[in-house]
Amino acid sequence: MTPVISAEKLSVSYGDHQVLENLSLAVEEGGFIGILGPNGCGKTTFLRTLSRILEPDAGAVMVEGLDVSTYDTKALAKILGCVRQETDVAFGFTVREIVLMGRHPHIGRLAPLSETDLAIADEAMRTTNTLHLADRLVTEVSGGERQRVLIARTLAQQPRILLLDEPTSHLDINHQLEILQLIHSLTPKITVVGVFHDFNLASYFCDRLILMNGGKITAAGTPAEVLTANRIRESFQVQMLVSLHPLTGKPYCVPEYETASETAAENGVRVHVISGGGSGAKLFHALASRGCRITAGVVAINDADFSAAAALDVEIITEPPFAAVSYASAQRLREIIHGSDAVVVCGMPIGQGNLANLLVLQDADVPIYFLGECEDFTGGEASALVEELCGNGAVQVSDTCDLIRRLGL
Ligand SMILES: Nc1ncnc2c1ncn2[C@@H]1O[C@H](COP(=O)(O)OP(=O)(O)OP(=O)(O)O)[C@@H](O)[C@H]1O
Repeated sequence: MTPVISAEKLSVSYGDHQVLENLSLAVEEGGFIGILGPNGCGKTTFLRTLSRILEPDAGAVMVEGLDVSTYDTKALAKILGCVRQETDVAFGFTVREIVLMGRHPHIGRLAPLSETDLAIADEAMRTTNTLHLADRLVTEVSGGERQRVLIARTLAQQPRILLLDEPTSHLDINHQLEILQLIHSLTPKITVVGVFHDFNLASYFCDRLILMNGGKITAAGTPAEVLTANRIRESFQVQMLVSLHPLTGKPYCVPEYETASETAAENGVRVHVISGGGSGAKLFHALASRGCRITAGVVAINDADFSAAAALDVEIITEPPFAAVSYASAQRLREIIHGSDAVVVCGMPIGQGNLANLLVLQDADVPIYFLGECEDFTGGEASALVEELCGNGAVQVSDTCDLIRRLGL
């Protein structure tokens, strides 16, 4: 298939400062391509070169099979629409006038606007939720509203290729989703290339992603191929947790957030944490940032608390998913608890899954804390054991701060 827009060995500079170097990309018709990359890596420069605002030092941009430099301005504007990063509009035009400017490529120089032009502009305002602003001065609407107006202007242009430079940077989350949903719905009738800073929006809406760094493309492919923790770390120097979104199956990324654990001075306090399903994550961070020596488990190796503890280099006693606690793990738990200053069991009520861990605590000679908001026992063996342990001096604590205080940290 012939690409609808392509960059062929593009090199672009501002004066002596070379920004893009030998960059090639072919975009197939109907796709939604997202460009990601750290600040200053050349994303905007690339988009501006694709839309002919900048002229390359070397290489070419091809639009629908022709060199972009050969198009006359109106012909190109009928094919290619661009929503730029800057949302400043110099003069006091009304929102409707701004959106109608998108019709210019379609009308003669002195020809009046037709009913069709007005209807197309109204439709563009309706779809971007700006019709109610039509008679307001564009200088007197909010940054987010102006961004939607500029998207409406480009939609009124009815391009076949849409280039978007951070199209939702000024929008609240509701409008971000609304606008991206709208742009997505335009594909595959039109082809979209957009610069994103939000990995998760790019992952959800784009078919393919391009990762740029230092004026080059360093990765290209599906969101799952491009958004890996290693690639993100290499490009952005940030450690991300990349998982599959539970509802969409697409990759989503959250920063791992550094705790002060790496720099915290060791305080000599050894705390063992028994938890599961994410109930221990907040405590791991609180203890690590105070310099405690933490151990954890027994926990299944696919458990959220396993990942949380592993990220902090905590020693974890593990079992395979759904496996019973083995004799060896129970023994190790006994040894660790014996050398600990305190044991914290997270998450109330304690489920049956932690029964084996609780049984080990029965003969432990160490302060035991049950951490959790809910103090109800739900019945069953685990609850009976919790009650028994509390009868023998274990303490229930409702929140992490309170626990930290009680541990003297
Ligand atoms: N008009 C200009 N004149 C000179 N240098 C420029 C100009 N515009 C951008 N640059 C430089 O070119 C490089 C790439 O800038 P560009 O705006 O393309 O990056 P970007 O990846 O879009 O960044 P951001 O994520 O911050 O928007 C940067 O070093 C920037 O300082």
